[in-house]
Amino acid sequence: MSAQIINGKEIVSSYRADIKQQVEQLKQQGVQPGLAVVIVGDDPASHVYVRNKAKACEEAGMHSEVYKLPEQTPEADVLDLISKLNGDQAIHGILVQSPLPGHISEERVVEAIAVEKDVDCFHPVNVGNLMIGKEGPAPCTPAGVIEILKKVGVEIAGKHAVVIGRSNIVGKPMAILLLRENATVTVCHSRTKNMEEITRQADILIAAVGKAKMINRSHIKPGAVVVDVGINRLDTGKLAGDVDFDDVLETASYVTPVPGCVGPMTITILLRNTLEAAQCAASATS
Ligand SMILES: NC(=O)C1=CN([C@@H]2O[C@H](COP(=O)(O)OP(=O)(O)OC[C@H]3O[C@@H](n4cnc5c(N)ncnc54)[C@H](OP(=O)(O)O)[C@@H]3O)[C@@H](O)[C@H]2O)C=CC1
Ligand SMILES: Nc1nc(=O)c2c([nH]1)NC[C@@H]1CN(c3ccc(C(=O)N[C@@H](CCC(=O)O)C(=O)O)cc3)C=[N+]21
Repeated sequence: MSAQIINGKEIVSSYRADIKQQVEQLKQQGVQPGLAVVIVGDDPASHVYVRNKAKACEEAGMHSEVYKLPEQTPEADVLDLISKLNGDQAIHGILVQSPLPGHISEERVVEAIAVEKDVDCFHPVNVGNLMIGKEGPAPCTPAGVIEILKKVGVEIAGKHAVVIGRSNIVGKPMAILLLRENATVTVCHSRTKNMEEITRQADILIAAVGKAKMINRSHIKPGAVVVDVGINRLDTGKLAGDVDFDDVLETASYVTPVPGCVGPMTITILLRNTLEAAQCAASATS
């Protein structure tokens, strides 16, 4: 058996075409969705992601603003900028790229973002709503993974899904969304013992660890669906996921490539969240 490689480009382009059409409709009502991305410091990888986000916005017909602040920017200045963006009617979504420099509190920054403009779903109110199943923005990467599974036709309900990683940005919200889809969910992390024994029970395995090619055929059962969230830059300059792609090809039933699947889908959900925030703002004023 050879795994089917999930065609992220195809999935992403059909979603983005749909988003673009909805943006066009909203513009006809006089509202152009707008996203502000704030980046502090000069981490080269973060700059690539921010550029990709701004480009995707423009391609979808949205307005985008990027605020590049120097590494030494005081926290108070970042908070002032957020406060200004909170009050700016042209902006419906605000994303502050993480990580932030050590002298700035991620918590204070995230809590300063207006709940209705939090397109990352990082604000505690939105995280709480997610937890209890109330409506709200979707966490971009985990929601992108669910969309990919659905698009490919992978059944989630009743399946054993194993998530490796428990960060607030990927692992934890991923587990919640899988639970919402009625999977039986196990979360592994750096203190998990005998991890292979657990991952080998997975019908659906989601790797979000941040360790290049750590997951190989010994971690998966034949026929498992393997989703690779990891984005790791190798010394050669190339990107690699957390999954040893070539090694699992013969064992998995489906596998997502890195680059070209979860990353671009993350940005697609960000666009969708920004569009929905703009639709909400438009219906509140009409
Ligand atoms: N495609 C996309 O859009 C995105 C991709 N990413 C990528 O996903 C990966 C994970 O990101 P993120 O969640 O932010 O990373 P974090 O570093 O915040 O979290 C990593 C998680 O992996 C766990 N872990 C570390 N080592 C092991 C191990 N040996 N065995 C089992 N678990 C382990 C950690 O456990 P513990 O909690 O015990 O420390 C932690 O929960 C990265 O490669 C990142 O670049 C991230 C965001 C978006
Ligand atoms: N507030 C905040 N929200 C985030 O959503 C957020 C963040 N901070 N900090 C960093 C992580 C990482 N992340 C990625 C998004 C897209 C790609 C992406 O498009 N990747 C391309 C390749 C890009 C490249 O060439 O480097 C791909 O996988 O095909 C990658 C990573 C969002 N994050």
